[in-house]
Amino acid sequence: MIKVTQLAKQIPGGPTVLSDVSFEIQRGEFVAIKGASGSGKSMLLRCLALREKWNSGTYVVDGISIFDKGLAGKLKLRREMAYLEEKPTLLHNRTVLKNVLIGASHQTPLWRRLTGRIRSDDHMGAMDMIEKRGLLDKAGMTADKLSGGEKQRVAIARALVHGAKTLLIDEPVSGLDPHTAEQVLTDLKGMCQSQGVTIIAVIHQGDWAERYADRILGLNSGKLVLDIKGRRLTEREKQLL
Ligand SMILES: Nc1ncnc2c1ncn2[C@@H]1O[C@H](COP(=O)(O)OP(=O)(O)OP(=O)(O)O)[C@@H](O)[C@H]1O
Repeated sequence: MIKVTQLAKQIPGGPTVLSDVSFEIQRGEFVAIKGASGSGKSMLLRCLALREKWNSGTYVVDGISIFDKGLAGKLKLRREMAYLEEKPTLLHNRTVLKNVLIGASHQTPLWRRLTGRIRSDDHMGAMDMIEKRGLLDKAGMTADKLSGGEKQRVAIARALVHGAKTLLIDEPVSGLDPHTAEQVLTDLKGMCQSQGVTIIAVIHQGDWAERYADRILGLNSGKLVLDIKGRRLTEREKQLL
């Protein structure tokens, strides 16, 4: 479904941060990217999310090369492959529900957006997504009162309401307490298994990737040094990263 071949990225006038990166990812897989600080994890995610241009290599999604997609195709792809930064951008003085509904606005006629009248389908869809993220009791709360993990989950709900089929998430559990991290990862894994959502997440710290991911991609100095099933890494594999 996602096929990357020999991807290379050089910062203009600067270092090469990704080189010869090749892998394939199937729909519904939960893939974790591991690697030391500066190894190129975020850059790879940003390239996959079409937030960064790369210098060479091919990138094919559902059998179609990114280069063969027109502007409309690329915009659709950016909606279907949602990029979630480490600290999600939410409207702090708006409720959880409103923040999630923003994701549905591309399907909402302009007059409804201007008058603020929400379609009952959109409302129910958003509430359903909020409930699935375990945030039903917070739906009416403003985003500034949420914890880091709750904000992540609102951003995930918003992306799914927006029609995302793939989530590209930078550090979904960094800074979370173990209990919340487990909740977030269990939720993500459930999405892959029950809804076929594909997840590619930078998860470097601890053994979260080993415990939750179907696959682990490992980067070292911009090179792919590991591509294995999700399992406990051997000492030799740890040393590669
Ligand atoms: N705009 C830029 N200009 C110069 N160097 C950059 C730029 N963006 C990224 N880099 C460099 O590219 C390398 C990879 O960066 P990236 O953010 O992908 O690392 P990372 O593996 O995500 O690190 P961390 O775990 O610390 O977030 C780093 O050495 C970084 O300094």
